[in-house]
Amino acid sequence: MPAEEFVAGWISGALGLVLGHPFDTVKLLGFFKGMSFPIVSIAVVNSVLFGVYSNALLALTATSHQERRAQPPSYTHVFIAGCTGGFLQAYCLAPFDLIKVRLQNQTEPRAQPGSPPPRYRGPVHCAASIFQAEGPRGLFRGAWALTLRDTPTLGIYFVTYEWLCHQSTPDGQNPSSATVLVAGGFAGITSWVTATPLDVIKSRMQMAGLEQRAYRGLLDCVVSSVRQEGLGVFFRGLTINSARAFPVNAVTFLSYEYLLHSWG
Ligand SMILES: CN(C)C(=N)NCCC[C@H](N)C(=O)O
Repeated sequence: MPAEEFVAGWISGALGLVLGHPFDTVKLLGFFKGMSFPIVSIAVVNSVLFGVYSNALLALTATSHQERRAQPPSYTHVFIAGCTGGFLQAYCLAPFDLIKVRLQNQTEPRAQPGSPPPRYRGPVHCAASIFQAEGPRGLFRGAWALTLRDTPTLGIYFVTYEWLCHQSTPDGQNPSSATVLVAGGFAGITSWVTATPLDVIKSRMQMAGLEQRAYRGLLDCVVSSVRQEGLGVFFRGLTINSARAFPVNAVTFLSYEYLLHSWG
């Protein structure tokens, strides 16, 4: 199994998250301000996504990353490989994402004197507390919603990227850096626009353990959210998700392509 795609995915994920971090902290005002936790989590998850995607395409089309410009895979193969990467990354992401959502949703204690101390002191304390209170399965709360969110949307992500590169690149040539930036940025936006409804549901399910609010499952969460707040609930965070997605994914794809090209 070629490993360079995993390494390139790790580095490009780390670069993307540096750009995305200010958006992440604004998105849910709160406690989650450091960089070390996202570096180990998002970058590792991006490594799984790009590594699995590229190796799934290799299995489906028998072409390596370098051969794919001359022999482009079909969009069906790109979609299947993207969904495979999305499915596996969702499972790796689940505990990290849960910790992130829990930390981000804590009210800022230092802002209001006299208010109670935060429930979680940081990522490790948060993981240990969830483990103690809810058991190992507690760390995978919302994993189903995450899998449903990421499997099709990462298929869409890679299809959008490949399609946009193909539209503006002569056959057999590598896309220019400008094309990669624009295609990567729009791939990010398309994937987040389609992912936002399930992103909302996933975050609610992840918070349920903390807020003592019980959902009987994903469908129950969807139905009770719509009943209480209307259909608009599915579009919460759409603007910030999209604004974040363009620069993050433009840089992620540019650095990924650049690294694989230079390792050649
Ligand atoms: C759930 N969705 C839509 C995605 N994971 N899309 C791929 C983008 C990955 C990138 N690290 C980012 O955070 O934008």
